[in-house]
Amino acid sequence: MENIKIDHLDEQAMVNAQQHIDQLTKPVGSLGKIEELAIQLAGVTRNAKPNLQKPAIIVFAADHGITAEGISAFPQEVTIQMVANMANGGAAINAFANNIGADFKVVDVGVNTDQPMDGAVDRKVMHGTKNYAKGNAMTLKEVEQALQVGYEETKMMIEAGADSICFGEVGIGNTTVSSTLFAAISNLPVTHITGYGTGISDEQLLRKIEVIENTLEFHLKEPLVGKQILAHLGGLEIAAMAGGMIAAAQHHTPILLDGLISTVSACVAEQIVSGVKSYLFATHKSVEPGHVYALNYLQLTPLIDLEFRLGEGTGAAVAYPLFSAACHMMNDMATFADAGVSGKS
Ligand SMILES: Cc1cc2ncn([C@H]3O[C@H](COP(=O)(O)O)[C@@H](O)[C@H]3O)c2cc1C
Ligand SMILES: O=C(O)c1cccnc1
Repeated sequence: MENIKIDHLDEQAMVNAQQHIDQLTKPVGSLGKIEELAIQLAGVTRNAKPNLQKPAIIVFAADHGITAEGISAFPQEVTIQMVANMANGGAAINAFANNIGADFKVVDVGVNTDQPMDGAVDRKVMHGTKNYAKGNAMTLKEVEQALQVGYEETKMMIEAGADSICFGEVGIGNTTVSSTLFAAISNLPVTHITGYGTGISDEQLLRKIEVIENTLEFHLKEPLVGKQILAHLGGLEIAAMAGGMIAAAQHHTPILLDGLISTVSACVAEQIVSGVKSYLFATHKSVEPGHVYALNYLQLTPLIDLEFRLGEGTGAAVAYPLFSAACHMMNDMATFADAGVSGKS
């Protein structure tokens, strides 16, 4: 995975896109961030008139041993139950996938069950990570397997025609894991980047912060990067999302980030293979306080703030119509010359 080379964005396509936008029948710059979006899409897709047609959503599911520390409002079995719900089309992400006509799949990369889960793709690496309050979450080999699952499953969607990918996840406890990983990456104070997740009490939040601070002290004897950071602090679905983002960047496919967890996965992906960063799109701003810090770390600004705090890829999926609007602007609008509209006097 580390040997993968990511191309730079296509600068010429971006220059051409900018020139085209400036000839369209509107005052220069008047479509603000949609114009910026179109230009980045041109660079990513290597097409001066980007024309996204087939969105896909991939959700990676896994469990976390750290739930034994009482850091979530919900029990671990909710992960399994939500995977089943997604496979049956009943989760929020299914509703939003329907809203945009996206291909959807949920991939079990490490859910803690032996039960077969009809409708989910079975790529289980292990039955959830180990509790990283007590040792490493997983081995380097398990990290590599999870990265590979993400890489392969994403590549398959691209080969089947997906031309943009929303990355989502489900895994009880994964806001704790993401805040821990991001604290290790950024050195920011844990109190700034830790939040209520699924809705814990103020008292539980203090406990969550304490767990994160203690685990960092335990693991950060020396600075950790890339795959090592995942082995220590975990997240099979986080590793899989990172692998998936590497595949998307390699295949010039826009990566629609969701909330805290997918954005932290992107931070890890960039550590493993540099250059992924240029292919990332920040869609929404999550209520989780760590999210905006993680976006800042990647120098990204979210398009919308709908006060979501769910994950699953929901923020990315609801923001997708802005991406198709940018493409329609590029392909449907007339230029001043075409339409016979007078330019600025
Ligand atoms: C019913 C339900 C559906 C979800 N869908 C996503 N999450 C989100 O919440 C969990 C992370 O929050 P925490 O770290 O506080 O456990 C993950 O499963 C995430 O995907 C859900 C959570 C619940 C309860
Ligand atoms: O920001 C997120 O993605 C998020 C927030 C709360 C719970 N699950 C996910």
